[in-house]
Amino acid sequence: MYGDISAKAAHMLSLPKVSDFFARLIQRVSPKSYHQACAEVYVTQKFLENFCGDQVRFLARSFGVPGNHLGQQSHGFRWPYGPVAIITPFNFPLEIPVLQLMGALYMGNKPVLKVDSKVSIVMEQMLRLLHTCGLPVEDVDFINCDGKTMNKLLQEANPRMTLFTGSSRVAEKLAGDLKGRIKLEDAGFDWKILGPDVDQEDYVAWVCDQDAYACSGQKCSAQSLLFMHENWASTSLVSKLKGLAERRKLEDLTIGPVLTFTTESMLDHMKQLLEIPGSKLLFGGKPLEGHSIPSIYGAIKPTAIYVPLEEIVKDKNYELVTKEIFGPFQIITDYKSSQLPTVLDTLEKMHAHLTAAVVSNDPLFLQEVIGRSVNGTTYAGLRARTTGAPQNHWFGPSGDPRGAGIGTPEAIKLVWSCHREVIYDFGPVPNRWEIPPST
Ligand SMILES: NC(=O)c1ccc[n+]([C@@H]2O[C@H](COP(=O)([O-])OP(=O)(O)OC[C@H]3O[C@@H](n4cnc5c(N)ncnc54)[C@H](O)[C@@H]3O)[C@@H](O)[C@H]2O)c1
Repeated sequence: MYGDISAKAAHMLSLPKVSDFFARLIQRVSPKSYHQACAEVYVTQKFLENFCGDQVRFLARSFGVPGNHLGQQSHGFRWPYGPVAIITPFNFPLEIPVLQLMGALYMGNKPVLKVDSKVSIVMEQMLRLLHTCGLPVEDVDFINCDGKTMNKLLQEANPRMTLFTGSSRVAEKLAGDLKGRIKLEDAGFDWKILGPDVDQEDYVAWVCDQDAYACSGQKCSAQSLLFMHENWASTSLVSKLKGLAERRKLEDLTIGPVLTFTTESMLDHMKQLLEIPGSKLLFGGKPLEGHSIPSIYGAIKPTAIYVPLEEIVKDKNYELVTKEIFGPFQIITDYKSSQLPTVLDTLEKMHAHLTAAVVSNDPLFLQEVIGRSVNGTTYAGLRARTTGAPQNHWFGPSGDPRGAGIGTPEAIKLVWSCHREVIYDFGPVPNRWEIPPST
């Protein structure tokens, strides 16, 4: 049934008037350009296509292992949890809830879904589309409420598993309240390392601009810390990046409002960073002008701040430098080949290991960095990026047993089902079997 529902929903989302409707609806509540909103609809549509026909059935493929005697065999099953909850943030109002909701349903669970209330109209409309495509209305509960109410609902209803996507602060609170029955997709302070082999400067600068500033930096995968090898530091990469960042404009939402930080709090953060010896403003650092964005939101120009590596590693600066600013804000630093171990230690100390990019085509360099880091979604190679994971890449943090994933069959199986082994043992009991001595 879910294969059929997915096929119909994928077809509907592929109709230009439907995809345009959802892209515009996303734009109304989550500030991003039309192109970025369309990409969200496109990924959702492709995901649904991936689980048409018998693909849902195959997700629950079991296996059998022969036993010790005739009639005995063990069967490993992917088993649903039953009652489950899904909590999703504001920044991907369609993609995150649809992918997680369908994953929960594909594996046989009964989910209650709560999307950030600022943006939940998108999912409300999508649920109506899914109902039209055959989703039984009683299969999903959809609740619109604030975080506190949801917290109470979870504690009282006691779902067997909750998937939380959002900030680390709320993630940690829920992990305690729900006694660990939770999987997390939490904050990302995502890094990119440019290796010693300089090539394709324009391309690399463009990817850096997209990674740091598309959706005004409000992607959990956004580039927050860029390490440039000294070979890159001596190119015009930063000035190219500056040029690209300055092309962004409010009119088409290639830069726009920040929903969870005010302008003042981002500029304050910048001031604190600029007090670190040797740090400097590379570009941005000013409020956006000529707009009517309410002051409870943030509006700043794409911003980059240089902080020397020697200062980043100091205990007194580390927390400040690696604080996630969910906006168009990044730290840039540089390193010499001899400082690579320091760079790697800096990464190791981070608490969230979500996405990363190692921009190099030098296999030994890649090996060194990948072998000593743990990020769940790591792009490696000259074209490496931190953002833009499509439905066919696992996306999720690593290095934490609570870490969830989204999108791929592996992610769905891991998050939305548990392993169950049934050992069939039909007999026959051997002829002339006698009760043995007690053991
Ligand atoms: N890892 C990922 O895949 C991923 C994806 C997107 C966003 N994020 C992260 O999400 C954050 C931004 O999103 P946000 O500001 O909406 O996050 P948030 O943690 O404030 O809110 C996320 C969701 O949790 C709800 N919520 C808040 N308090 C709650 C509580 N006590 N109990 C139950 N639910 C509660 C909110 O209403 C919302 O629906 C960033 O830190 C970003 O990195 C992570």
